[in-house]
Amino acid sequence: MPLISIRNLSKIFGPNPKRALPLLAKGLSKSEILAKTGCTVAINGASFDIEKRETFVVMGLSGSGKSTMIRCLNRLIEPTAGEILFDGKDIMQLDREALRNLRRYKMSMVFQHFGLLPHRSVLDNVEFGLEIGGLDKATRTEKAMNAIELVGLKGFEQSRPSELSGGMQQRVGLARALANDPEVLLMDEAFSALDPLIRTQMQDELIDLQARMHRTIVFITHDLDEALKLGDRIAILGPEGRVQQIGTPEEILCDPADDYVRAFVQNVDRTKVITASAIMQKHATVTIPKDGPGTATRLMEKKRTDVVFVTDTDRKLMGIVTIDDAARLARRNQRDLTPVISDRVFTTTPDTAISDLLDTAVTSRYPIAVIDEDRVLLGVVDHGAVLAEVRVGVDDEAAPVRLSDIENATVDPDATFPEAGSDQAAGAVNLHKQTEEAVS
Ligand SMILES: Nc1ncnc2c1ncn2[C@@H]1O[C@H](COP(=O)(O)OP(=O)(O)OP(=O)(O)O)[C@@H](O)[C@H]1O
Repeated sequence: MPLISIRNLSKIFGPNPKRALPLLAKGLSKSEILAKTGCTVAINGASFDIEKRETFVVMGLSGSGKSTMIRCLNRLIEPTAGEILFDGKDIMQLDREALRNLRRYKMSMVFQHFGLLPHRSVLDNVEFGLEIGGLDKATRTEKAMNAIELVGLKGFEQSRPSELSGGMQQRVGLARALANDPEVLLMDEAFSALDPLIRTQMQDELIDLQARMHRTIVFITHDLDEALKLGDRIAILGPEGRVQQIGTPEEILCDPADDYVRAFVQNVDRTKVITASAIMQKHATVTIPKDGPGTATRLMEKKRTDVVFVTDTDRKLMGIVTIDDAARLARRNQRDLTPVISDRVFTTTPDTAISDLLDTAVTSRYPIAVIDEDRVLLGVVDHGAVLAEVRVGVDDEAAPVRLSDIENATVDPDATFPEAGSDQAAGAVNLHKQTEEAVS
């Protein structure tokens, strides 16, 4: 079950907003409804789910309804129509007390302009919510100190907000939200007021923090790069208050739902966002040593591959065997693959961006094994697939791959590719030529 489900949510500001609902249903535009009723449509019939432990980004330009959306989730703004289920319960039905508890213990908000109390110390600011919640001093100090440590502010607990940089002040905001141990963090343009460098640093730290704390985060931003970097999934709000598309960063970049989203993403360098896991073949060719060389050659014939990844029975990657090695062993009728397993395997993690794989993929003859921290084989990235992704960018004028991405890709023109004359080989040579032309 999703943690939060939003069904047909609409918010209309102005006099007698319910009057505008039928017009919305008829498909009238925001400006038509404003002219007829004096009401402003902020959200128009949004429906989506937010899963536990995901970072869900709501992205849109100014006025698209992002702030309204995030404030509807905890009813700081009352929706005009629709349902919001939290853990299966309709929050529209909560009484004041239950709503207060929801805001205090289930969903904490981090604001763009930090919202700190200037005359209180960092510690007192972080303790503030706990104090209102009626916790005793010792417990709230302990919880606050844990949160302060989590966001890397240990040693600053007695400082005043004005003595801290913007990035540090927002850490205080984050610590204050985390001190309540909430299930959901609502982050409203939380990094938008920070300098670009600090902003990038805070994004990285949020990713790190989330890897450790596994909260559900709803993050609002007008910045597409920030959305692509932080979001497990992204909802894009359009100018009419409608959700234009919901998807992973890859889905939004590679398969925009409409012209609005397409225009939005056209200048993004996809190779920086699409990761190895998105293009790997999950059912990689695999054998285990005791199966012998016969198995390897048969697999190679069947799958038309010239390399086999060797794993143990737990799918832990041990090495690779090439078709030549396997054939030699088969001729000698040797059953044990161990002597020819090469550990010169190119490996990568699933979240490596394709642009970072390019060099290895183009210069190496072998596919790249995608492994997790325990060297468990997750799949295989074929260099043809990497090149195909890059070519999409090269061929598509709307989304050029930046030269800096391919400059370093050294291509050996004499390299032999698995199927000479195939798309893969042509791709490599094209890329080589383009690189040369571009450099000269
Ligand atoms: N209290 C209000 N009264 C009337 N109209 C409002 C109110 N709050 C928001 N709106 C209107 O609702 C629409 C959505 O506003 P909202 O602030 O949610 O957008 P946003 O995407 O968060 O924009 P920004 O990034 O500029 O904050 C806008 O047209 C805005 O003018």
